[in-house]
Amino acid sequence: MWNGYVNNADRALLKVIKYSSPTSAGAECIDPDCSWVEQWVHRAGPRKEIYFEPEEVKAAIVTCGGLCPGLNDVIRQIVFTLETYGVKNIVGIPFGYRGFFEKGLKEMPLSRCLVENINLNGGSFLGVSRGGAKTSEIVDSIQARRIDMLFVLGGNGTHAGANAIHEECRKRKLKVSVVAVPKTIDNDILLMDKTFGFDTAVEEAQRAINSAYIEARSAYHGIGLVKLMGRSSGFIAMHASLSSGQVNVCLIPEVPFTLDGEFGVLRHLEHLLKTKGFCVVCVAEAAGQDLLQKSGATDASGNVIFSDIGVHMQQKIKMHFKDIGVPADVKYIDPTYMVRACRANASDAILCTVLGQNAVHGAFAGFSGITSCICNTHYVYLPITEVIKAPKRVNPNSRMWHRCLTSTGQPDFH
Ligand SMILES: Nc1ncnc2c1ncn2[C@@H]1O[C@H](COP(=O)(O)OP(=O)(O)OP(=O)(O)O)[C@@H](O)[C@H]1O
Ligand SMILES: O=P(O)(O)OC[C@H]1O[C@](O)(CO)[C@@H](O)[C@@H]1O
Ligand SMILES: [Mg+2]
Repeated sequence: MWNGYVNNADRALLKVIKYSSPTSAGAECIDPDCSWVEQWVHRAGPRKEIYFEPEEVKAAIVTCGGLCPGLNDVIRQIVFTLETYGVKNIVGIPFGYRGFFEKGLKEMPLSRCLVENINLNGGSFLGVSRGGAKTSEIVDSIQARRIDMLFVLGGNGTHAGANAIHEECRKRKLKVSVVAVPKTIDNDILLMDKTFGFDTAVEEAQRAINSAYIEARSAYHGIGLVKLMGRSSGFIAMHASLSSGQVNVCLIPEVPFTLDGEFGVLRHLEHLLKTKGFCVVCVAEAAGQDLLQKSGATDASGNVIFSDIGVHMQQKIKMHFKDIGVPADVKYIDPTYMVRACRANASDAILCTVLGQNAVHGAFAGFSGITSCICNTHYVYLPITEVIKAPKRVNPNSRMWHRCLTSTGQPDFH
């Protein structure tokens, strides 16, 4: 009876831990009594019955937001899978949502032959952009181009855009399937195990930490300082600190800290120089923003541009040790774009392959307004509306953050 297809009624369980009490580490309770409510989500994969006639389909792919390792892997797998279904008309929309309305930007015909090797490089074969998304204009363009399936690769902003496009298509009664694939090195999208690109970013970030460690270790009273990305969450900083094992202080936006005073970071650095002779600090870009003057600036998508905590800390550390008359050799590393522009590592490449293939299966199954992701190690489709409710952040009560604290040995900084 086995036929290899996923049944439309197949489900994966969304929450797999039953917390006995709201005081359990990382507890997320569905109600104040922490009672167990099962929640099931659609399993991803190919269906026996498909909603579109492949020969008649025009499919488009667009990549939005910042760069992320694995974008090319996903584009490539979407094209491969579409061709396997028999789709002949596949196009890439250049430079994010901008490609839908900016005059002079032409859609790019895509084929297996053209995208065969794009995974060997980082970046996006189609180009990316921020800002400028006008839903009605984008849907006008989708209508004019007669697109039936739109695959949108991006982070939370892109997902909000994809959902708006999906809603507008429904309003106009267009039979367009809008399927997203969550991309972001920040890993800040709700409900999923991880977004593609995150693993690779952590691996690259670890190299920067290792360099900081070597510099600090080799200097007299060396202090290595590394600033890592993460718009509103400290996942990269926490995971890179954990994986490297070379970080003595990890600072993330979810956990406030002070620099000065008896319990401040600077006093702890003094202690580390005294006891170890050197130390390594890893700070997430959104950490400690309350210590800085707000830049007030936003990027083209309306995202807040942070004040530079890395440069601020570098200056504060130098000044502090000068003031107390203790020599300190501060080496600051900001590997920002090096972390994002690299090619996907092996684990991300596999994740991208599965998510890209499942995105196409989801569109053929007739879904729209969904995202293709991994949840509790199972591949599923989630409604976009559920994953964009808020950015995912590190839970300071989670076991993972406490593991990080155990590993660094840092105290509370207040
Ligand atoms: N609420 C929204 N509704 C419609 N479109 C949006 C919304 N938020 C962002 N967008 C559009 O989505 C695109 C990408 O958004 P953004 O620059 O925030 O990146 P992102 O998808 O969050 O990825 P990254 O992780 O790189 O920040 C932009 O073109 C932006 O205009
Ligand atoms: O490409 P830009 O606009 O410099 O974006 C930087 C932001 O993009 C990300 O890399 C991904 O959201 C963030 O970590 C960072 O704050
Ligand atoms: Mg974003």
